[in-house]
Amino acid sequence: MSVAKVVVDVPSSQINHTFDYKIPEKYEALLKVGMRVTIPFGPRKIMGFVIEIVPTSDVKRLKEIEAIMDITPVLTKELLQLGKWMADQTVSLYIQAYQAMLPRVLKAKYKKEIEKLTDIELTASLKQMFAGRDFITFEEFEENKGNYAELLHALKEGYIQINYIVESKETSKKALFIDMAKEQHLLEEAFIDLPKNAKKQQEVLQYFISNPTEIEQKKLIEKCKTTPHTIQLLIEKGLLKKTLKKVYRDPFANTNFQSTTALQLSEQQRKAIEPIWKSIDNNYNETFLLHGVTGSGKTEVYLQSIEKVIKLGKEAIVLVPEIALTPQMVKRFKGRFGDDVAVLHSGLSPGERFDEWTKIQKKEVKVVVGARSAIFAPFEKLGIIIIDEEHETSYKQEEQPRYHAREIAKYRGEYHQCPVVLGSATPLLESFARAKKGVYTLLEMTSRMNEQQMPPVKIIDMREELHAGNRTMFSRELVQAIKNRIERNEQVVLFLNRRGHSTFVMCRECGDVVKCPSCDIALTYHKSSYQLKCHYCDYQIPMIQECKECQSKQIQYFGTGTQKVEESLLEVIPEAKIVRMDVDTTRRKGAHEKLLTIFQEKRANILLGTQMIAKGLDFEDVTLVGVLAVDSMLNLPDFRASEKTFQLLTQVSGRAGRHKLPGEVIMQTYSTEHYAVQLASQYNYEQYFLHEMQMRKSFHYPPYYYLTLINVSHQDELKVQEVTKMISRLLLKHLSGDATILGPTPSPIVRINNRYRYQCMIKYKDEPNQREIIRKILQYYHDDIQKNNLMIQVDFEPYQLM
Ligand SMILES: Nc1ncnc2c1ncn2[C@@H]1O[C@H](COP(=O)(O)OP(=O)(O)OP(=O)(O)O)[C@@H](O)[C@H]1O
Ligand SMILES: [Zn+2]
Ligand SMILES: [Zn+2]
Repeated sequence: MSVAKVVVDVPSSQINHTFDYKIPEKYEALLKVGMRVTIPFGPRKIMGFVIEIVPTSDVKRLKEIEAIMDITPVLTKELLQLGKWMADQTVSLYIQAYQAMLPRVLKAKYKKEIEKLTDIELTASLKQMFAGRDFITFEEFEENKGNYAELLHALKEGYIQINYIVESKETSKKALFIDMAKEQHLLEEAFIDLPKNAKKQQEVLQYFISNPTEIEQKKLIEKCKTTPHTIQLLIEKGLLKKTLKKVYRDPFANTNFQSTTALQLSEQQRKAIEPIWKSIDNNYNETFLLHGVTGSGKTEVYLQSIEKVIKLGKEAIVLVPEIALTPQMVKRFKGRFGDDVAVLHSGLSPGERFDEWTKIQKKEVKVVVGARSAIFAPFEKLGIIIIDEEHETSYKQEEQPRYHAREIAKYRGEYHQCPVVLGSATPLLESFARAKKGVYTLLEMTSRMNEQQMPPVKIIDMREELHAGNRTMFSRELVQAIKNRIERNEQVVLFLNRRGHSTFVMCRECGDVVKCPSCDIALTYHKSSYQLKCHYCDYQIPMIQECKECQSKQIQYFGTGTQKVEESLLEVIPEAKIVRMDVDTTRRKGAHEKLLTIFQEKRANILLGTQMIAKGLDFEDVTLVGVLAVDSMLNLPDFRASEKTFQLLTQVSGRAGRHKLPGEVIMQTYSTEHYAVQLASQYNYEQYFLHEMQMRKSFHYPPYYYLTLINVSHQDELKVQEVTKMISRLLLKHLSGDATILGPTPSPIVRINNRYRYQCMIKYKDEPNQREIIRKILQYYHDDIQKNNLMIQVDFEPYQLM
């Protein structure tokens, strides 16, 4: 007898362990760890992951596994082990951890199909099963009582393969296709018979005469600059016909990836890459921090590191922030490694994602380029893991399991004994501190590839603009600079911070922002109670009427959308052609790419956008970058506000003057003297690092202290307050005396979807028992969570403090 230990798909902390199931004899040879099975659980049949196979069980009356869902494991041994570790680290359930590692469609229904790859070697019974066909469904195999051992053998030998067919709604899109209804020479005859003035119909017909194949109606309209009406007329004449067909979308189908070869490395690139090569060659796990200014050629270092890995027969994972995963970025990898590259990002439909994932699982590719979850790519011979823009907060998952891709990368790097490369022009403070301490190996690239200076930055004081009578959001200098660029046929990038969820108040006369005396965090304006509140501790004061520094009554709260900026800009510069990129204009699939193409082809001279345009873009004629309101980043209620501002300013500035033309940057702010603004304008990362570390030290923030954020929510505000208070009390009682508990306090967004939100935060240096205590607290509230809609979220080392 064999017994499978199974993690079952029940989201409850009381079920968070494995259950034993007997493996039916027919599955004995086939079932492997890492496969999913269906099992009876209480009255239901549910899904589970097989974690371990053992000879016996202590359980008296074992139930049997009902069916297997996979024929090849979906999780490798490494990933099974990693999932367990990840669940423990993030205080999540095992089932959540495993599901987070797999493409979403694997949760949905799909069909398994067996494909015959050769005729000769198959056993008689398998041959009979196929009965001359190339494909049979797995169900058919099961129904006809196929022999699993034979199947497995054929699979191992490569005589057959298993295909997973996903038919979710999202994957199948229908499109109208137009084709000829008659033979070519008949169309030619019809062409002559068309009335002389039917020019449009002639054009369409002419198209088919020279291209006698079916074409999507949309494309036909584009190609012939025609209308559906014209096509309809030809259909009515019986010359053309239309059909509705299913198409699978490939986001890069129309992109031609020109192949590239390795560039001659510059001196500084060579210096940076050699230690990485050494670590690859020696099979040695080491974490590198590649600190290279924007445009210094980090990507080429990545590419040539990967090249080495591939030569050794190994595989590579490259993580890129979601918003930087543009066709431009993909092109650089596909251009170098062609079909060896799989791309994983949320812009793909679930079906496409699954296809890319399958390529990795089947080892048909050697490189995966993707956003956060690509870190779980089921490679088994990893040779390098690269995280580009390592400071980006999107590498942290903001739902259970709240993992950070960097930590997963380190785990896998150690497992495979391969290097992990973290790259950035503005490394996260924690990372640079680790590099300074020698935990990471620091690699530096300090100059740009084009040997140009970084573009000079001018800081414009918006208080002076106001005093000079300019009440618009554009300084006179910026307007002039934009006009110059338009005249010279050069291009401009205008950056506006994504509108924060909360609003801070600022004096427009002197720029003073009201802050919490003990947290150094901007207070948030609460409209309903007319108060200013600190979202770390519970400090609060009534909304101010006048500035305490200069007594001015010009008090404003901040937050302007990009659409409003676009309108105002057109009032000031009517000749501007603006491409606006924000959440609204890029919601539709492919919109992102389309807008960038417009800008690329110089059909617009200004690219106006939010965070989305700060990264990775590389346009030859961009010579001016303008940052509209530095202050809205600087004053988010987040202890990282200054760091994030510095990073963003550096990133955006890096978009100018990347090629031959020199660039210039203009930053508008009310806080001209703030160190993040000043030092970003000088591109002085090192100095910024030292200054910020001082601040963190005095206010007890990371990396000197760690944080854990606990967020409680429920429809009943009283209940939320009571639970949060209780949790704070329990933590205080059980944690060591060195830990501080901040709160309870309302969260920055107090109510979402009619649920009230309160939080408390642990600040600590070393609390080895923390996770255990928190697990117990969650256990204590188990019934409330299961039956009463209470939510308790725990975030270790949080990045989002909203
Ligand atoms: N060895 C090289 N020889 C010639 N050109 C190079 C070399 N390395 C990089 N480049 C070119 O220099 C430019 C900047 O490089 P790249 O975009 O890789 O920099 P980066 O450090 O990744 O920048 P960012 O952080 O701003 O994205 C690119 O156009 C790239 O093709
Ligand atoms: Zn003032
Ligand atoms: Zn405070």
